Amino acid sequence: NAASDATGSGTGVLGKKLTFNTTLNNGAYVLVDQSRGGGVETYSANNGSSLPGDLVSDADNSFTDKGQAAAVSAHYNIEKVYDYYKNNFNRNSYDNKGATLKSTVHYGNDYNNAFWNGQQMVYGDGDGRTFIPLSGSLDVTGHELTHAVTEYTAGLQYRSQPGALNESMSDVFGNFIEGNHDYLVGEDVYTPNTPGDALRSMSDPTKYGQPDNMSDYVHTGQDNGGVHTNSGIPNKAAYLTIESVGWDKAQKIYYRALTTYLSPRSQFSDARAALLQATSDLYGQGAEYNAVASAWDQVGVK
Ligand SMILES: CC(C)[C@H](Cc1cn(Cc2ccc(C(=O)O)cc2)nn1)C(=O)N[C@@H](CCCCN)C(=O)O
Ligand SMILES: [Zn+2]
Repeated sequence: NAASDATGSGTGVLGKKLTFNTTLNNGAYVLVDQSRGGGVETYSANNGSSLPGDLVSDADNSFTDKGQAAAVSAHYNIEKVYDYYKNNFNRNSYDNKGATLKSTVHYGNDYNNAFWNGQQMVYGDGDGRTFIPLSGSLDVTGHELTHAVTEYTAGLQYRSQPGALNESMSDVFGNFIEGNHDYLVGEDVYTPNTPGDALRSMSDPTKYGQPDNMSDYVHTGQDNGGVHTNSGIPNKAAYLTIESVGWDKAQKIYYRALTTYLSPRSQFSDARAALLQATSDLYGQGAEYNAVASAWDQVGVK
């Protein structure tokens, strides 16, 4: 906790007044939270594509300009994502060694996406029709940071079945972090003129064109072997598991499987085994164990 820690406030993407940690630096307040691990730092690419861009700053520590909303949401949401992993699993950032959490907003022009580039999180502003600034969604920021956690733990390769598991872990923990049990991905920032829709649904993947059973696995060369499509299968299994064993036990089972049993080339069947092993470790081979087995049976993965 550096001495220069300050408490800033501002307006987020969804119009909420948020407070967060800032740092006084050369007479201006910057979006640097030195209280969490190696820090949470939020930058702007100023609609360019060079990263990380410039630290977002404000003279009076009140980040209320419209142009600051994406940064305010990113900074605030990543503080919450850091706290989720620290408070629930005592994990200190994605590497468990206090790596600095860097986010860049205002990436590109009307950029309808968000991603983890191996070093940092990057958020587009959206075009205002398909997306509003994507850092406004806690499940999206949780999704992106979980890619980093996966990289430093299971290391699931980003293609075919391991890649779909990688994607699913990001959707699953994005939902745990958001905590509203809607099993949706990106709903807060997707199509502002169409309430209630989302990019993906874990409870009904088929609603947005994803398979929810191994019998419908999509073999394609697109998107690294359909990682954002075939993630519907493990996502559905996660939904069924959470509904059976409950939110708290499911979180512990998934975290233990991700950090202890999954590995770079794990296939869906290996994920079933990893989750069963994690369940057995934590809760024995009773109701929870049978629920996990049943979930994967229902999506056609033995
Ligand atoms: C997290 C989530 C909100 C985000 C959503 C997303 C956005 N897009 C592009 C996109 C653009 C337009 C539409 C449309 O309906 O018109 C839909 C999707 N595809 N996926 C997403 O899933 N991003 C990928 C980005 C991957 C980049 C390649 N590594 C990821 O983090 O896995
Ligand atoms: Zn992803």
